[in-house]
Amino acid sequence: MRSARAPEDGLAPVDPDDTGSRPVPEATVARLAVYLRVLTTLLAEGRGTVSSEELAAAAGVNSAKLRKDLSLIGSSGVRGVGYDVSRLVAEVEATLGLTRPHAVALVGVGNLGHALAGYGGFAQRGFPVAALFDVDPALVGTTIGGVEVEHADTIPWVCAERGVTIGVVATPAPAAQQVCDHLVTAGVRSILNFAPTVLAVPAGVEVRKVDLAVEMQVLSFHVARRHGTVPAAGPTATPRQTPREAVSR
Ligand SMILES: NC(=O)c1ccc[n+]([C@@H]2O[C@H](COP(=O)([O-])OP(=O)(O)OC[C@H]3O[C@@H](n4cnc5c(N)ncnc54)[C@H](O)[C@@H]3O)[C@@H](O)[C@H]2O)c1
Repeated sequence: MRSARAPEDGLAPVDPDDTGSRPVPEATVARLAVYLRVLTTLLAEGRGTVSSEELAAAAGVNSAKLRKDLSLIGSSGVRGVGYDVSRLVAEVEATLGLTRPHAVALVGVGNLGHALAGYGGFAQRGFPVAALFDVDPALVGTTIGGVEVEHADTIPWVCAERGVTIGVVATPAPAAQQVCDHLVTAGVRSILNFAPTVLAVPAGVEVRKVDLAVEMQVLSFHVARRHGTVPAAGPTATPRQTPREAVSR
């Protein structure tokens, strides 16, 4: 087993099963998911084409970055016309591996897990919740969003039987590794971990950690930076001295 970590060069293969394909930077992958959300809305509204400027504005990026991201996946717009929305949706979906079905198993249906399990948006975007697990006898046998909560001991065969491809871990940290191991035994190769712990997984298994507190800390950093209360980052930055420090040195 090895510890989960991001690829050191920040690049992700276009298709995890196809190591020969051209790598796409992780940051681009994240933006592609945002472009897809906007494009899906445009498609539902019956739009045939979209300009790079409009798509970029709706996704919150600049249009040069958007054009570069899309050129990395081989998509190019027509000057004066823009991008064909349905073709671009298909190209982004293919890059994100969304052309094959994904079934999601969620483990730990407490406060967080219950909210996630009841959210219909995952199914709408191609990630139906196929299985729910917990160990609490008060929860096992109950139904959330039409899916019955089963005992976590059954993870290996239930997930294998339902073809689960993505596992979501929403248990307390001490239980997370064992839950992860059960998911891996069932053949799950993609794990989204909410528990505040680092999961060890074998090669070929991808773990993404979600930590809202980290996101808030990053926001806090940017706010502090805008207000000039933190020094500029970088090797040449010198810490600011308080008047007391300045005097005592
Ligand atoms: N990443 C984030 O931003 C974020 C935000 C909130 C909570 N969390 C984390 O998510 C996890 C869940 O938080 P919560 O508030 O829902 O906790 P909770 O206590 O309400 O729910 C945890 C659930 O996990 C179940 N559980 C315990 N051991 C289990 C096992 N071995 N197998 C299956 N289920 C098991 C419990 O019975 C309970 O229902 C915690 O680790 C918490 O720290 C992360």
